Amino acid sequence: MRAGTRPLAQFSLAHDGARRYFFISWNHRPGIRPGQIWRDIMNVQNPSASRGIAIQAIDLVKNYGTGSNMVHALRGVNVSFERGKFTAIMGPSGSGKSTLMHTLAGLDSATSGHILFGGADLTRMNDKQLTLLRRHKIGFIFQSFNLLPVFTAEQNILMPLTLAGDKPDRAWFDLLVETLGLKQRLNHRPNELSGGQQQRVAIARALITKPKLVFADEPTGNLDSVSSAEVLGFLKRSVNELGQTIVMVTHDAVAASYADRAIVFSDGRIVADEQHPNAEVMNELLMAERERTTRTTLTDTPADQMAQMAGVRNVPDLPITDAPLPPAVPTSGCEGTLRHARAAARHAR
Ligand SMILES: Nc1ncnc2c1ncn2[C@@H]1O[C@H](COP(=O)(O)OP(=O)(O)OP(=O)(O)O)[C@@H](O)[C@H]1O
Repeated sequence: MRAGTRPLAQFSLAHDGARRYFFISWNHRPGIRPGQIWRDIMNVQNPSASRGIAIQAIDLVKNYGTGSNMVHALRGVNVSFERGKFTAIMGPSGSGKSTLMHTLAGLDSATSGHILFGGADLTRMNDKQLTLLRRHKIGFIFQSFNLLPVFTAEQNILMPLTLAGDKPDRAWFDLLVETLGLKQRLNHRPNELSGGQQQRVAIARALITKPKLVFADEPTGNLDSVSSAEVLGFLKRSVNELGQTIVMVTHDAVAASYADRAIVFSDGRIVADEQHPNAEVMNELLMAERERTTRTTLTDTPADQMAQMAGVRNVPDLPITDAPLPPAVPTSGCEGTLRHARAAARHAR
């Protein structure tokens, strides 16, 4: 057949007993981007397979420490993440976002509750089962990329398969590399790549095993706005065109606006759940939550601690309590700071 008469694409069907796969082999023509064939090559061909729940947390509790030092990182969280959706998790620092993600991924154990994934309860799995699950079914993308410096981009991408002793699916590898724009960078080591390129390598590494679920922990935290947009665009495409399920922790409302849904955490609980989030709404929700958290912290803080926070010197010697200040307060050298402390204590009430 002459090159000019080759069909644009050739179709084939295969099945592995459990699922049917539909392939398109693409005959390259100038002007047609390889990204256009993503959805055609993806394994999720049965539309019902892309629906349903990917992972679900039921009454999930995670405490760190014991006694008076105990931190309640997750206070009975109930949440499910839909298959084929991109979900962002936001919330003030220390609200429990990373704990939720690490517990869902089996990286950290739950204090109580259940995590249902693929028909199994993760909280009942032993270490070996959890390792296998993370190796084959869950992908991770980290803020700091976590690439191995002595290996090339290609070796880093293939690392999960190398560790598992599995052979790479070369067609899938080529497609990822092509679509993520890494073809010319495969022999470079991480220190020879830009931040955006390193994160794209990390995304390819997370997707190479075709995991059912990908967790991304602030994947754009170390990137400039242009590289961030590029990386978020790829994540969105992997959801829309590959049927991937992504759960991403982010502090950035613009990053969250790429997601189909955003949940807001505060003090170990979900306080908002937005479909089709936009940056403005998410910023407002976060501001309100930060303000509420600050107010709660201040209100719960005794006046003497407030005085300390306000910078009063020699606090133990000063009669600063929740009660009104007595008239005979030593004033020399600390009048200004005492006024400051009094105002802070009033504010706390
Ligand atoms: N290993 C640990 N030991 C003790 N406390 C911990 C541990 N890991 C997390 N915490 C505490 O649990 C709470 C939730 O932490 P987590 O890291 O989940 O918050 P986060 O919302 O992800 O915060 P950030 O946005 O700052 O990363 C915090 O009070 C934190 O100090």
